[in-house]
This record gives sequence, C-alpha cells and structure tokens, in this order.
Amino acid sequence: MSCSKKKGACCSGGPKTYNVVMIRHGESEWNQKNLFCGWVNVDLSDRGKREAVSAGKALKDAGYRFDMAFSSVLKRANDTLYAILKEIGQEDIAIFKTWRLNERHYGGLTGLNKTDTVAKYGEQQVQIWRRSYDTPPPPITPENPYYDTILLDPIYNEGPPRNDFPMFESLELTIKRTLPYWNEWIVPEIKKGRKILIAAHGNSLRGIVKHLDQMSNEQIMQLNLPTGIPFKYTLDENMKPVQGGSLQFMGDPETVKKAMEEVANQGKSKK
Ligand SMILES: O=C(O)[C@@H](COP(=O)(O)O)OP(=O)(O)O
Repeated sequence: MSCSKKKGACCSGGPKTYNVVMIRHGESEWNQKNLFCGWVNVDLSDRGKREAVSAGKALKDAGYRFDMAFSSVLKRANDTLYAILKEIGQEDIAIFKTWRLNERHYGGLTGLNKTDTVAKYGEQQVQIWRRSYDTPPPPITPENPYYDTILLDPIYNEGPPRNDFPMFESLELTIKRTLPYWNEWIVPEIKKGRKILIAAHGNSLRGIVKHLDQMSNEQIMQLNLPTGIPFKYTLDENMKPVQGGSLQFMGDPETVKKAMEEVANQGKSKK
C-alpha cells in the first residue's frame, strides 16, 4: 500500500484501493470452556477482554481511524468492538448491528463440549460439522437447554423472521445470509471511501474471507480464524484483493499461527 497515512480509500496516482479491517471477537466464556456456541449470547472471558484491548492498541499504534463499524447482535462481538473503539478514542462512530453477521447457528451441537463431542462421534465427524462447507450440524430441538434461550432472546426481535428462523446452519447457509449484507450495506460504504471495521465471528468472517479470496469449498475447510487478532484486506475497485492484499493479520506471524492452531485443536481429541 503506497499511502501509509490514509487507511481508507487510497489513490496516490495508481488505481484506487480500499482497506477494510475485520476481527473475530476476543475469546468468549464458551470458547474458554470449549463449548459449541453459535447463537447463544455469551460474554467475553477475561482473556477475551484483554485480547480486545490489545487489538485496539495495535490498531491505535498503526494509526487506524474508522468512519463506521459493523457487528453482529451478539455481545461477544459488540463488546470486542466497543473495547477497540475505546482504545482508539472513537466511541462515537456509527455502529450497525445485524443478525446477518452472527456466528453460524450450531443447531443441535449448541452447548455441547467440543472434546466430548469428538469422544462421542470421532474427530472426522466433528471436523465435518465444524469446517465442511455444506454439511450442517443436526437441528436444534426443544430438548436442547438453549432452544428457548436463543428463540426467546430479544436480540432476535428484529430478525430473522420467525417463519425463517434457523434451527442449524452450515457454512454455506451462513454465507447465504451474510453475503447479501456485505454486498448491500458494507460494500457501498467501502466504495464511498469510508473506513470500515467489522467485529464478528469465526464462521461469519470465514464466509466473507471465502468470498473475497474466491476460495474453494476445500480450501476454506483449512482456515481457522483466531480470536481477537485484527486482519485487513486491501481491495481494488471490484472488491477483489490486490496482490498481497488478502488476510493481512496485524500480529506477529508466530503468535497468529499458534492462535490459529489453538482454534483448530478445539475439535481434536485430548491426547
Ligand atoms: O460458535 C462457536 O462455538 C464459535 C466457533 O466455533 P468453531 O466453528 O471454531 O468450532 O464461534 P465464535 O466463538 O466465533 O462466535
């Protein structure tokens, strides 16, 4: 990127490019307990709160300023966003929250421990449920202790519509509701040169990454987004990453690698 000071649209003589910053929320209490979480509205863990503050400091040190921010309706993502905005002294910018940026709905796996689920169904099956593109988890049923917790949560009063309320989601289904929001609400703002920050979730962001990098259904299986480490895309006017503009983590590569492995290992058996 040739113009280092301006972090939104850049056009120092060459073709216009646009930066967009995204972050998976800091570690949640259920990430810490290794539970499938999906649409349950849990808090950040203490570590997650620290990760969010560190992310804010990293963005501040790198000189980032934002015009608007987008998040899900889940507090682990919202609280990560607020912590970042506090650090960079921009608590007053416009924030747009939507269920379309929520984590995927983990269906009948919601509330189960990931390691216990591996012990019961095997690593391969859990890997398919966690990372395959189009195999959904089983649907959530009224017997699940979190069925009503999700369905009656007022954060869903404004959507999705009751007759279309998901009972499970594969990555494919997640992308089907996330991408229209990206295209209709976020892309036009990026194209206006607005500097955008998105605080969302492991799988809603994997969907956006898959779309931007045109990854195959097999390639996206390998991607595990770490908690609390911001990443940047540099896009051309067609919203395609420029050379070297994909998934640029703002963290030391060794730390990022370890954090990604940690996420992958949540679905492995205990050694
Ligand atoms: O729902 C969950 O358990 C995690 C993702 O889990 P995996 O797909 O990594 O198992 O979502 P997040 O913490 O990003 O909101």
